[in-house]
Amino acid sequence: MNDGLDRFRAHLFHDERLGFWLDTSRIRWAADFLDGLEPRLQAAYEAMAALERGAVANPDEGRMVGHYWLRAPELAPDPSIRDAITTTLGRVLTFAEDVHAARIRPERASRFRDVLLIGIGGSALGPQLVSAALTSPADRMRVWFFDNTDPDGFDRTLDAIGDALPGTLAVVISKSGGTKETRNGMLEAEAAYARLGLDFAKHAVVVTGEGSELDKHAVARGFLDRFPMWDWVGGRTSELSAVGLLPAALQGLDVEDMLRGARAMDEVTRSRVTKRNPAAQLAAAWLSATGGAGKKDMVLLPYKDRLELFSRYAQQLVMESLGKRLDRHGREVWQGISVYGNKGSTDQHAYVQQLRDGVDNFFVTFLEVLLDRAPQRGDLSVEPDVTSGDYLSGFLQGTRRALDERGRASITITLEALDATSLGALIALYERAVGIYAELVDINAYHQPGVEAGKKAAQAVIDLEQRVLAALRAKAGTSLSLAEIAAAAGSDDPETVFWILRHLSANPRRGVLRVRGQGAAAEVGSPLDWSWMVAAAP
Ligand SMILES: O=P(O)(O)OC[C@H]1O[C@](O)(CO)[C@@H](O)[C@@H]1O
Repeated sequence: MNDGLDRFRAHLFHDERLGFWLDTSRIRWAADFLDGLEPRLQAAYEAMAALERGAVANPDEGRMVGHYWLRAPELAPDPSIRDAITTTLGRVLTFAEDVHAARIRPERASRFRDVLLIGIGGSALGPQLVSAALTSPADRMRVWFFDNTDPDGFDRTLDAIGDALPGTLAVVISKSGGTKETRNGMLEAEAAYARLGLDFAKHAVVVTGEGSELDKHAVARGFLDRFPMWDWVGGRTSELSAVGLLPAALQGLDVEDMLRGARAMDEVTRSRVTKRNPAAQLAAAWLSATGGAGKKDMVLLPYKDRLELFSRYAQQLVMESLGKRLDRHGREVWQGISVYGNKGSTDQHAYVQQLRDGVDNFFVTFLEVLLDRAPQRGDLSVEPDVTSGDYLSGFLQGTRRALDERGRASITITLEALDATSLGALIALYERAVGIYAELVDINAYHQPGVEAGKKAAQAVIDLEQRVLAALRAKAGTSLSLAEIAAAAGSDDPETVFWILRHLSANPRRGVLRVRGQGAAAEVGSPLDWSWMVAAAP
């Protein structure tokens, strides 16, 4: 028992000003692990300092990595960057005030009451996390999301917005300005406004890189406003740029508090004294738990409904940053840490069974918020002198203990309260822990070469579909084999042609073409042997 207490004491970090605790006592550190790691940690601190001074920390893309400057512009290496950060923050705040005060108004409705954010990945996950975590009855606007290219998803969101669309401000966010899912979302939104006889441009702003395709579109169409995204901010670390600040300010959240929280966490996590640096301790705990080679998954369990999206947010931050084939010397390392999770205690009734009794391929991070609910809501007793919040805390502690008894590692992060300041601090903590971890395993955390392969392959499918459609149109009214269609489309990839045909047959091009595969697999051996009827669609 005392052993446990000593361990707890030795590995419990607390910062009073941040209202923040980090407990790594249940990570099952080897006795000399941290001492042995210290030289590498010192090198990581130096690398992080160089990065903050403006080193090109993302050499593959020739970019600086400046998300820390967003909350401390005075650290930016260049006056023009400092100025861009402060000017943009001012513009974001003024724009939100003008929208709230109906000085900026929609075409027909009396004022904007809703926001439709169109973005994906780093251009949506942070805003989604923040919006859900900090929403309250005091919100100035409701925020909706298009974060995919799922037509049914668009329809579902538009149905939910319903009659409020004329008073909805579309915020289109894409750093590159060329992401297809986001482009499609924007076109779908444009069409929805047009169906009501409204001009999308009078209801839209963009956050994007200057001169991007999206930026040019916004200029050409005369959007209400444009906010910048800079090449020195990565998508997954862009929550505290206009990407996250604009939607949050429109919702009515205190974005300056968010920046203050992140800034305060940065100050603490710049420490080169490992015992006083929670981001370093977190990174070291990940290294200890995963063997520095992704051998265990990171299960994120916030015991707070408002933080339910934290695992999705951290999933991109951790996996897109750390999931790398090559290290910085070009050696094959296949790095990464898998991240999943939802929320406690809900997950206790789902997969926690396996965490305790099944395969030991994970470490848990519990996230706890001490303040159960807003004090003005009272504290109902569900049993004599026992509240729902006591149960929430009890379940967290119980699961932590039950896992520990089985030798399963866990970390616990405790926030005194969940508000804009502590959420900003939490985001900053994870950003720096990822940066330090990447230094420890010697990879570039700031590029994402892997996602390009999927994007290129998707574009190749779209291009092939065009050729398939042209071939089908030329043969309307006939029945063709897969091989014939592939040959007519000039493709030596019948498998992809089959996927295209199967999708087309479920979604006929109205008034143009109907494609139907025929023949039961039992008769012809395989659906790949179907004949495809090509007919003009009704
Ligand atoms: O903001 P953008 O350029 O639309 O990119 C969205 C997301 O796509 C990615 O580039 C990956 O494909 C992410 O890194 C990024 O957050």
